[in-house]
Amino acid sequence: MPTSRFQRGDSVMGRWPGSSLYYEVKVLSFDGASRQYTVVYKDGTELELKEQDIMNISSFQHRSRSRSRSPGRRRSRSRSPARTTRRSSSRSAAAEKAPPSSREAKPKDSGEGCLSPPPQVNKGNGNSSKHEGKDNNAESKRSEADPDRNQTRYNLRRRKEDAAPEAKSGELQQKRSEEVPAASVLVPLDYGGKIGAVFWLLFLPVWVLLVLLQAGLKDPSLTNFPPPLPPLESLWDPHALGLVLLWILFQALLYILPVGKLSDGMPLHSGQRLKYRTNGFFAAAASLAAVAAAVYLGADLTYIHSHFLQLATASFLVSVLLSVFLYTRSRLAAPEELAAGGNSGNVLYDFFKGRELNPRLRGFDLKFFCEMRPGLLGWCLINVGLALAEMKQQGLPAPSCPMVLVIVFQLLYVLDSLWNEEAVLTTMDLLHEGFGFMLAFGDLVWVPFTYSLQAYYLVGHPTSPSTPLLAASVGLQLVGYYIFRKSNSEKNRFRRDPTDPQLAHLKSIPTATGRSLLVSGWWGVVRHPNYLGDLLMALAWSLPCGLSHLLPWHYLIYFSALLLHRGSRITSACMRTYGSAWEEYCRTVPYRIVPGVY
Ligand SMILES: NC(=O)c1ccc[n+]([C@@H]2O[C@H](COP(=O)([O-])OP(=O)(O)OC[C@H]3O[C@@H](n4cnc5c(N)ncnc54)[C@H](OP(=O)(O)O)[C@@H]3O)[C@@H](O)[C@H]2O)c1
Ligand SMILES: CC(C)CCC[C@@H](C)[C@H]1CC[C@H]2C3=C(CC[C@]12C)[C@@]1(C)CC[C@H](O)C(C)(C)[C@@H]1CC3
Repeated sequence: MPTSRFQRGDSVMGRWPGSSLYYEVKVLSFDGASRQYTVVYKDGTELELKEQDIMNISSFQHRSRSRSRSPGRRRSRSRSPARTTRRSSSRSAAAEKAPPSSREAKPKDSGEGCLSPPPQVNKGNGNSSKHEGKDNNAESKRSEADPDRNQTRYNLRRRKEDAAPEAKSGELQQKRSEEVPAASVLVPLDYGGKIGAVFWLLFLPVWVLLVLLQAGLKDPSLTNFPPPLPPLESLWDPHALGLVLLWILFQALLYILPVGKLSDGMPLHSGQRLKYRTNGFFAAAASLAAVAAAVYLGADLTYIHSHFLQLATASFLVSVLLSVFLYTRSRLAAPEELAAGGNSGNVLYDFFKGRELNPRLRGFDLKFFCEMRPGLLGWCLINVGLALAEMKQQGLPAPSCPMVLVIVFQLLYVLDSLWNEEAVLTTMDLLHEGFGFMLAFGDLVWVPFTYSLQAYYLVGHPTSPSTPLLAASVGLQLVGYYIFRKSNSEKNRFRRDPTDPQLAHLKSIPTATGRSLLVSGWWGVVRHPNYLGDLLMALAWSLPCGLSHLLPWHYLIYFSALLLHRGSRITSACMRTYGSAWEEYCRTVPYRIVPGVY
């Protein structure tokens, strides 16, 4: 190999085709004409790589630190991702259970085997496969018949002695769980970076205050924005804080009760699977009983309306204290416990975005609890209080028709989340997001106090929507809910058990991580079918409030922006993780949310 940078036998880092992940490989030969190296992975997989996909090991070593503190989180050298690529059929459970994506990895603390180099972050393209919207099951079957077929997609050659039979998949899975370290992918800063984080930290609380004050105006037209600010001390009410704390503690008590199912989370990059108590529906029923008992004993739920700002302020204080606690404890966490992108080194950015992936107090999962319980159930309780306030304020014998529609639709949404609580364990926040101010504030303040804006608006602004408008609202809610539930459940089921017979009709694309991507069914219509359903429901919640003001449309506007942003974050993250397989998915399913439009 006269003109090659590396010699036969050299240990180097080779980029996995189509991704930004680098694995340690040994050089076998160099072809000067094509300028390609033939390299071998530690597990014996041989692969031809372009010269530019080979890097010196020393460029990685400055980031190869590990200070694991628990054996379950230890790292060691990786095998090649081809371990799972061999599993050409997307129906392979073992492959599907392979360690989760590189997005859970952290910069600066990578293990030795699978890394992302400093200069090439997010350039996961390269060898994109030729597959374009073909029948993947057929493809998978052909691959099984001809083992080289799938491999040639990635230009793979496997040593005969290493071709472990599929029957060993359980053993293989176990080994992978123990041995594969997280990939270290440098995640670009999000939300406008460091300046953006400062902006959001200040803007979000102020925005909630302004919007709530605006909703309390007799005429909440845009021309009256911003509303006059009340004296700051009027926002503080220790009684309101006591009630907020009582509610959160009551929810925490319900969460820890040994009632209901213990569900498995998705495998962490250590291979470990956390357990989650998914007794959300029980918590909803117990909360209903407790609130009914309180009302029976004389509690006046219209207090929620008359002290809306004070309750929101108290929740805000709790969310700030919680965020400070989360940030402080994350400083003591092992690097393995941090979320990708949660360790930028900038205090404010990390405080905002959240550092630790799964902060737990003993078995109590703070992120899961906050996302699913006090805020969501608090939102329903607030809605009930607002419906009673509407009756009181407008002298009605029963809540108005728009109010009934809004609170029934939203109650259905929340109860559905709690009934299907396990499905939340395969969503982006649970899988990849650190728990910091953004989620703490989002869960405890933003969700209960801005998602109830339609009901809050209706208390002081009676509307009489036409029957067709109300009918459209009901139709949108039903269609939206159907799409939302079916698509979320389909993905959750597939991620949990890709061999599930109920999914046998679905096609999927295998990826180098071992997990596959659904490419038919709901996930073959658009790339975010669950967002489509969610957005239709959001529309249904605003329509009954009429078109006179923007306020009841606040949720739809914010939510559209949030989902567009989330969609693009998922795209970049999946591009980093799945590389050419994701590109293939995007080619096969070109539309993101609305078929034929976007
Ligand atoms: N009401 C609200 O305020 C609100 C706010 C945000 C979200 N939501 C709702 O929450 C739900 C979850 O949303 P999310 O943002 O977490 O997104 P999601 O679509 O549930 O999760 C995204 C993840 O799904 C996996 N995935 C993507 N495409 C796939 C495919 N074709 N086959 C298999 N797996 C695939 C990927 O993870 P892996 O490959 O790593 O498994 C991806 O990172 C949605 O219904 C959304 O509408 C509601
Ligand atoms: C502007 C910021 C404060 C944004 C904060 C974002 C959070 C409010 C959301 C991020 C993920 C969201 C989410 C739900 C609620 C809102 C978020 C926490 C969710 C619990 C709503 C019910 C759904 O059925 C769901 C369980 C799928 C959903 C999960 C994601």
